[in-house]
Amino acid sequence: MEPVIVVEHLHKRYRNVHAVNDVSFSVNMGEIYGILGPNGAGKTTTIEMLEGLRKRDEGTIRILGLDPDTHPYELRERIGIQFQSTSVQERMKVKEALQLFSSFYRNRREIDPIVNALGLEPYLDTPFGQLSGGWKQRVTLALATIHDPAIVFLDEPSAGLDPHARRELWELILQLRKEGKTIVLTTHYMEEAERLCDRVAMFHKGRILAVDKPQRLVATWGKVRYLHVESFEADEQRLRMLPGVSEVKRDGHVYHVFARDLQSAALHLFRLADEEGWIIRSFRFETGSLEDLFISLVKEESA
Ligand SMILES: Nc1ncnc2c1ncn2[C@@H]1O[C@H](COP(=O)(O)OP(=O)(O)OP(=O)(O)O)[C@@H](O)[C@H]1O
Repeated sequence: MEPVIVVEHLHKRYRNVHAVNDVSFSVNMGEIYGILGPNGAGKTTTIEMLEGLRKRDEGTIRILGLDPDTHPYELRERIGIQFQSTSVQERMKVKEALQLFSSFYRNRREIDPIVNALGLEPYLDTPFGQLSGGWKQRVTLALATIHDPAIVFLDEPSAGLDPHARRELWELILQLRKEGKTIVLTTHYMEEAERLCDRVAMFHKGRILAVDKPQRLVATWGKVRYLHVESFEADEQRLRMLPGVSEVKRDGHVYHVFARDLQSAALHLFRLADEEGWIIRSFRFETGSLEDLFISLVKEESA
């Protein structure tokens, strides 16, 4: 696959903070690439260097083959940046904001298709400041994509949104990918990364700990592995005594059975349930979430 973003040995220091420390990665055309990490990990600094908004100290960046520091004007036409909602004037009507932003670009498009795609029609005459958080995010997404850019950068796109608005925003981001755009987003919501991203780079203290597809990261690095078992009849002590079981956690009639060899533990568990007449109401193999993995990677790095 063709990379549209290539970053090599990127560094950025602020006084005594090494905010971005030897970061290298590439993003392929048409993918949703997540930059994931806790507060202060260096996500915003990295994305803003890619956007050409901050100067790097060292390293190379190529966006569609161009260096954002030396070709800012060419790149401005081809990338879209979702700015924080505070960057739009409160009293400006949605239609006015769309018209204004559209006038910044050579590739001026009609605003109607984007209004339809994002369902903004009922709010065109509403002042930006009167919109809810979810609608403000829709408008800033429209402003970022009004010139039909090839690459869209989203910094914490769903911060502060309620779960419903967040899910709606995810659908819109997936729609952008369907249209063939490449999307780079920062997030500290693991669920967002799992649902949206084709690949994620896990940032911690200015470095990348791992890069891969979310599911593959969990499968390769995940340490949290247990059987999820739901049964009214099951007995915690008997579960603990099954061969190979290292730990059992109980929450009501739900048990998490930890074992190195989950398949063998499952076999013993079903035999025991059959002998004892326990009814298993639900059962699944749990290999942990991206969040579990992230916590364990951070612990490992600190150690
Ligand atoms: N302009 C600046 N001057 C000094 N230090 C800065 C500046 N911007 C960021 N930093 C520091 O650099 C480090 C990385 O910050 P950055 O904002 O890139 O992280 P982040 O992962 O985006 O975190 P958040 O999710 O909190 O925005 C932090 O320690 C931060 O305090």
